[in-house]
Amino acid sequence: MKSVTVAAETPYPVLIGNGSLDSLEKVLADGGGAPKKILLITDDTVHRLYGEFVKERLETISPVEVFVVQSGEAAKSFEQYYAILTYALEKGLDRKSMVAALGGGVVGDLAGFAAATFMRGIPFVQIPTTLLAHDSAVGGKTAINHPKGKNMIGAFYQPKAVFFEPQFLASLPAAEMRSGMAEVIKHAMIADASFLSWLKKDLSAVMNPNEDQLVRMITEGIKIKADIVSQDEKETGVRAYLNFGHTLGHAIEAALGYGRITHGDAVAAGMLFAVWLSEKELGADLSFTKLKTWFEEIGFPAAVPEELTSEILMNFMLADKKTASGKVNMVLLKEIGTPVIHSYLPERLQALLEEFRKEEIV
Ligand SMILES: NC(=O)c1ccc[n+]([C@@H]2O[C@H](COP(=O)([O-])OP(=O)(O)OC[C@H]3O[C@@H](n4cnc5c(N)ncnc54)[C@H](O)[C@@H]3O)[C@@H](O)[C@H]2O)c1
Ligand SMILES: O=C(O)C(=O)C[C@@H](O)[C@H](O)[C@H](O)COP(=O)(O)O
Ligand SMILES: [Zn+2]
Repeated sequence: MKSVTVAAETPYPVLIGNGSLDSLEKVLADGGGAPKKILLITDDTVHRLYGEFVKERLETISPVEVFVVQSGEAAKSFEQYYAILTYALEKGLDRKSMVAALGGGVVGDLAGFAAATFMRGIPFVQIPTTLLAHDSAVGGKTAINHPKGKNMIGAFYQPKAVFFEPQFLASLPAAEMRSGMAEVIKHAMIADASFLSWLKKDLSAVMNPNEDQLVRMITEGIKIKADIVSQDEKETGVRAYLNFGHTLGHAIEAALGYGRITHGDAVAAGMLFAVWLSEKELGADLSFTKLKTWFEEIGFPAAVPEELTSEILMNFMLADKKTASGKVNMVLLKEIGTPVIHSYLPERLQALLEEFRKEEIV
């Protein structure tokens, strides 16, 4: 079993390994005892696969109520959020109760936001089931989407603990594995050149990792994220680096309609744009062309979706949470492991996006 501590205002453990859930009772005892009731929130796919297994474990601690959302990004909505709160009230959850999020980033973000706001905040734990959730389950960003932008309604609200069972990833479809790989690559690119070299060394490890390789990716990624969150829990500074690739990525997701592209595929396109900008604007040497070829081999979409105009994308980028004083703040790289923030007037960024997209199709 591996363990990483997130040194947030109230520190908490991230346990990685099959059987991590067996520590639930001890972790809860250390944090003040068993809850009166547990609300297990999951999606229909994960419920079918692992719902009973996890419910049985939780029931050894406290009575469990289950709320199942439809799988997919559309569940990060005000309607689902409200339905969870109604259900929690109907089932008699109170301040001594706890939420358990079982699923990928969608369930984690939604359940976390419900926990953050139910009776002004009740404890929650994350039980991630996607590779991507090595990122989303850690760090306490919880949110739902708005048609005008990704994660626009939310709260910083840390879980009490994260229990990562790599065995759950065995059933993950290839496209979802690839989506999570984008965040693994993001963590390597912003913080650790040797981790990135290891990822690049063996395409089969990235395309079809075995359990040891997966545990290494998850653990390294979580260590990088935990270190950054520990320095800047509420994103007043360095935490913004975790947004590498997201300014354009989120714009693509929102402009296409939530769920039309995976988060990771959209972020991969955003990272390529950020790397291209880093070379052009900062003179960084990041081997853009080789990186693009590697991304294509992995299966990330080769280009920004053609049907979206740069103007539409620019309008969504302008709504990004990092925007300040009318300037869009992009995370660029001086070199691998050295992110910086670079500010753009919208007209200039739109022109650069146009140029990038023209080069993409040559
Ligand atoms: N809070 C954060 O810091 C943070 C970080 C990164 C991403 N996110 C958010 O996370 C979301 C994306 O998360 P995701 O990629 O996990 O998507 P997801 O939660 O939608 O899961 C992807 C798909 O895989 C299915 N699935 C989940 N686990 C499975 C398993 N073990 N076996 C088979 N199928 C399984 C789900 O039902 C779903 O259809 C986005 O909304 C993104 O904005 C948040
Ligand atoms: O934890 C963070 O900080 C991140 O930026 C991680 C991202 O991978 C994640 O997608 C996050 O939800 C984006 O945050 P947002 O503030 O841009 O909505
Ligand atoms: Zn992300």
